[in-house]
Amino acid sequence: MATRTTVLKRTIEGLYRPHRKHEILFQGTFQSHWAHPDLVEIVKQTQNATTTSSTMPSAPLTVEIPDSVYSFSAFTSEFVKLLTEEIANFYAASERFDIPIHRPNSMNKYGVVVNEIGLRPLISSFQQDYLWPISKVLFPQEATPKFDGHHSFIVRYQADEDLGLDMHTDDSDVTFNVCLGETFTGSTLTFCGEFGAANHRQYTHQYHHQVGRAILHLGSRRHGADDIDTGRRMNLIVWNHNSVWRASSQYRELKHGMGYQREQGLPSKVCLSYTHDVDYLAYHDDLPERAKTLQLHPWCPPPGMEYEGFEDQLRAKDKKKKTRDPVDEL
Ligand SMILES: O=C(O)CCC(=O)C(=O)O
Ligand SMILES: [Fe+2]
Repeated sequence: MATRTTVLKRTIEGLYRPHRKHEILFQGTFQSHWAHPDLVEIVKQTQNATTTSSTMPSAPLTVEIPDSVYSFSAFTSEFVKLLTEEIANFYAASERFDIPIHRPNSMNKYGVVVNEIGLRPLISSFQQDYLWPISKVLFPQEATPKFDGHHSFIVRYQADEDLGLDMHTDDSDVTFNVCLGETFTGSTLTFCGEFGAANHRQYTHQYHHQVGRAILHLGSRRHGADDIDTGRRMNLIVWNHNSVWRASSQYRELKHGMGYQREQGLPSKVCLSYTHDVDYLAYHDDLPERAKTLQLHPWCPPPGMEYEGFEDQLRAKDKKKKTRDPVDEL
């Protein structure tokens, strides 16, 4: 029978254990001096807050857009340095000692699931002491009574790897996304509407990442990472989960499309998803190269929820295609 040690060794965490760089990150406590003073102040404000807007945390919390995407300075440069060094060390160890890397999701080929390398307790500590107190005030429905799980991972973009991320929603109740570096241009994050709302595919905001600064938003918010122009960007993402909310009938109804609203009008071009949207090619000449090998199952907008003029858009596209095809073949 396998002993605990041999089982551990076979996990990514076990394989990486002998090669760790900063043991302090693996002790399970997010130390208070790693939190940016602005974050400490926001958490303090939430302790007296109720869920009415007059008692919501104010500065140094920034409301990025009127409807619920918030940003704030999250980590000190000391913590950013510790974490980025650990991640770089893991990538190097993975290559040198053949430690497998599980990618965070099907859309990201170069990230790493930090929970699997032994950092789950650290993130849980940060979640309980910082993310939950803020989220329960900003997003009471999704964060009450508590967060009891998370999927936490690194995303990475650079010229010869993933350039960006298609428009999507997260399998998360509340998403925390903090930039860890490095130097880059482009790579903004574009926000559109809430899943199932009439404005689901209407542009609302473009966020510019800054190292150490985070955003907090509902997982059900449509967003996508715009292509990076130069350099490399690395972010830590925490998908916070609340099992009580997920077991509720309200959550299930939302997930199953009950209350899904008819789209209010033509979608914003920047909000279209090549993975999810049936009308993507009505607005773009082609799929991006990276999407051409994917098995896509577009579903949006669902039948009956299309905006006025949807069929005309698809027909106009088909007509354009017919006149263009012979030229393409030259
Ligand atoms: O690159 C980013 O800032 C966002 C990544 C993201 O939305 C995701 O991984 O779900
Ligand atoms: Fe996301």
